[in-house]
Amino acid sequence: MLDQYRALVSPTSDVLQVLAGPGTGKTRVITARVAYLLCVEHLAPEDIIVTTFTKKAANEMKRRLNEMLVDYSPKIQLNNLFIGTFHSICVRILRVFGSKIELDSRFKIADETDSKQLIKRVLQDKYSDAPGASTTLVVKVTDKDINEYKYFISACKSKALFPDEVPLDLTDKAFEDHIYTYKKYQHSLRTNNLIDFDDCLLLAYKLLKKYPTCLHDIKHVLVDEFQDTNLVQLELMYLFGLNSHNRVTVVGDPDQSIYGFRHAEANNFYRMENYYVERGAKVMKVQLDENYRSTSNILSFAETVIDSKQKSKREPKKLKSNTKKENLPVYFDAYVNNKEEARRIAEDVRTLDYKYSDIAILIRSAFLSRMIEQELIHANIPYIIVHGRSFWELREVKLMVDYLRAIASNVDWLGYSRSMEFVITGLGTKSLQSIENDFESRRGKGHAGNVYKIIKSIVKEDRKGFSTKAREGLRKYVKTIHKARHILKNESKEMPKRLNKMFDLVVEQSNLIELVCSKKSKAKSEEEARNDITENLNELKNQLITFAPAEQVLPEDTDKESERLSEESKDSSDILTQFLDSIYLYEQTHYKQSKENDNSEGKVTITTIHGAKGLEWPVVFIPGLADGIFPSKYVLNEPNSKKRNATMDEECRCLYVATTRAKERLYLSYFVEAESFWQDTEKRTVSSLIKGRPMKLVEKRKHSNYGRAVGFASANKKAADFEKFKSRNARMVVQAYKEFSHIPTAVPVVFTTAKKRISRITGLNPVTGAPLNKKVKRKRLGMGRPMKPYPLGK
Ligand SMILES: Nc1ncnc2c1ncn2[C@@H]1O[C@H](COP(=O)(O)OP(=O)(O)OP(=O)(O)O)[C@@H](O)[C@H]1O
Repeated sequence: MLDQYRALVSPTSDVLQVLAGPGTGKTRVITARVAYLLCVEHLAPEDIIVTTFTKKAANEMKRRLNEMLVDYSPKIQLNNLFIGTFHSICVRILRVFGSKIELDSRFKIADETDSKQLIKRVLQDKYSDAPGASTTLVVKVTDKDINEYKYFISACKSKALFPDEVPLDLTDKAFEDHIYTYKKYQHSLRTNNLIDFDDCLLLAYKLLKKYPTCLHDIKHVLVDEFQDTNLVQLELMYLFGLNSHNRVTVVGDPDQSIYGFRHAEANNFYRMENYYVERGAKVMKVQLDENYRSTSNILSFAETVIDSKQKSKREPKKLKSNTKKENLPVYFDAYVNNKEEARRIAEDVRTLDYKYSDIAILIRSAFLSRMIEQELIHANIPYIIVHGRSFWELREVKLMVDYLRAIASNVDWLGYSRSMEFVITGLGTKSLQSIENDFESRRGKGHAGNVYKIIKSIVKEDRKGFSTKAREGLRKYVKTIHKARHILKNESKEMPKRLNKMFDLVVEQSNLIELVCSKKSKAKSEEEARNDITENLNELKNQLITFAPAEQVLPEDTDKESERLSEESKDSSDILTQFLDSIYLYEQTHYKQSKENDNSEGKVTITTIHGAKGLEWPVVFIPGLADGIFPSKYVLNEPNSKKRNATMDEECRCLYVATTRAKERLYLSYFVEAESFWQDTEKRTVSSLIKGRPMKLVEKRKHSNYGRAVGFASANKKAADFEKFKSRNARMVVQAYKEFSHIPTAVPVVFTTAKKRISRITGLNPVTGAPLNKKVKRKRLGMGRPMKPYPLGK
């Protein structure tokens, strides 16, 4: 507590680094520090920049500040606080000052699909222009190529490097080729008036480096989750703080750095210290070592994992637990398969004396949720599942978003082309190409290409080269856009009503549900598919209608030209544009709820570990702790040992983050075989992240009513135990088979599994009793390809 207080009141003229472990109150300190700056140092809210890792964290901080300052007089306008993710803050800066670096303030943010489409185009042009390339054959660009170039470009941008600034190794031709692609990609973004996710930071960096006075009023900069900043974010932090004479506060924990795949650099703590010391600033460091969240058993387990498994150098931390809760052991279970694991978790959730909302299941990868969801539904337990971006990847959602982009802009060629291609029958590649050529040529003459006008003129002039069907489709398409815009402008109605009406109109006029339905997988019935699509579109509509636009204002700009531009850009900051920006800017998380009605018990949370950052629950389950899952097989199979070590360290930190979310009870588990994962018959071993020393700190649970759980005393004994389990299990299965064999079709799944198991153990055909032939035996023993379940009742 004393250390927290020291951090809170440390002189604001110094640079302050709060470097502390999980649950030590970093978020609490940074929030209180903002309140301190407002109430004691009397800074105005608009003089402070606060960066958080997610939009949710920004909202939570605002909520806590509101609570803290509720009785403070005179009332502080917290809406004016300049708070958000680095990306959202940079976009706001670019919208106002972007023209200084020749950026059209009406730019749109390119999403993943846009970026990939543009890179693909650049690569196609490059391959077909290459000497000796065929003039007739269309060059195939693979997803692997696109991803490789995309990764390279993103890596350069995260280091604040424009194409001309990437250090060129002349001996490496392949590298030159990457830089060339980067340059062309930037050009094509610009010609489409797009900036990609990384550009939000890179362009703001370019702007502020050249015109640092844009933020002349900023008097203090605070950065939360500093361990997950990359180099360009570090540079931005320096630039944000330039006019305030480096009044900067950062909080973070290097052990919780889990965004290396997005080029985050935990070393930024040291870089920042050197930077400020070189400039004569005083760097004040405060360590917090009292943990207010977890019991000491949980903390020792987490510390042992990271200390014994992480290869890179680290200062050992000794966190003291400050909770009065019973110090229960950390539990560990091993199961024969993921179904048993999920079933046991559901059983525990049901019987534990906690509200459902006190419980979280943290998974390393989203695919692990399927079995767990199934078992929770089976046990009638309400849950909420936090999906990352997967909702936004759904075909109907992407298409509707493309349509909304066309409504919001006249120049967004990618939004127009994708939505037209899908909804207009008879509009072939040639017709689309002709519209694009028109768009390109008009832009070439110095005007902004206007897709909307082009389509209107095609319809009006009955332009040749378009079939009657295509022209009719185009007519309907522009009419829908026109009507949708008209509805949005109707000021006599409230905005949510306008958005609702506009959304319904587009869905109806475009026939979107039927079109997507006709292209859905045949695995679902037509009715099921239609219901799913309707539900997803309703969810999107709900997100749009309830969207709250950012309220914070930019620090006042005295530059006359910028004032004028700011006025002009008001047009582009309408609600639809802001909503579309927000989809790409924030980790827009979509929450899927189970169908049950909510009650006072709340809902169990299922989330990925990355989605659990900064959160806490009394009870935490971490399933799937097996090699190949956590750590993933990509990490284990990485051939480059340096890269492998770095990614293994990141997996280790991931587990550290996951375990330290638990306040009172922590349950770890793994399974040997995966049921229902593709054709996966691999036998898994316990995760190397917990093998050895950390295992000594866990307690095996007794499974009196769970015959099928594998109770391993220690990781070393697991192989022998598994064999024992198999024969015990086989006996049970044989018994079950004998008892129920007269009703085979009633429970086909059980019997298919039973038959497989019996023949695996005995080497005999369970129906005829004859020895299995060599080929079948190999399959049963898991040596060949996985067997198909064979027909029952024979
Ligand atoms: N001084 C304090 N007294 C009582 N409880 C505290 C104190 N400081 C923090 N807490 C509580 O401890 C928990 C963790 O605090 P907080 O989320 O601020 O930690 P953190 O360091 O940001 O954690 P992490 O890095 O793991 O996200 C919260 O429930 C918070 O309310």
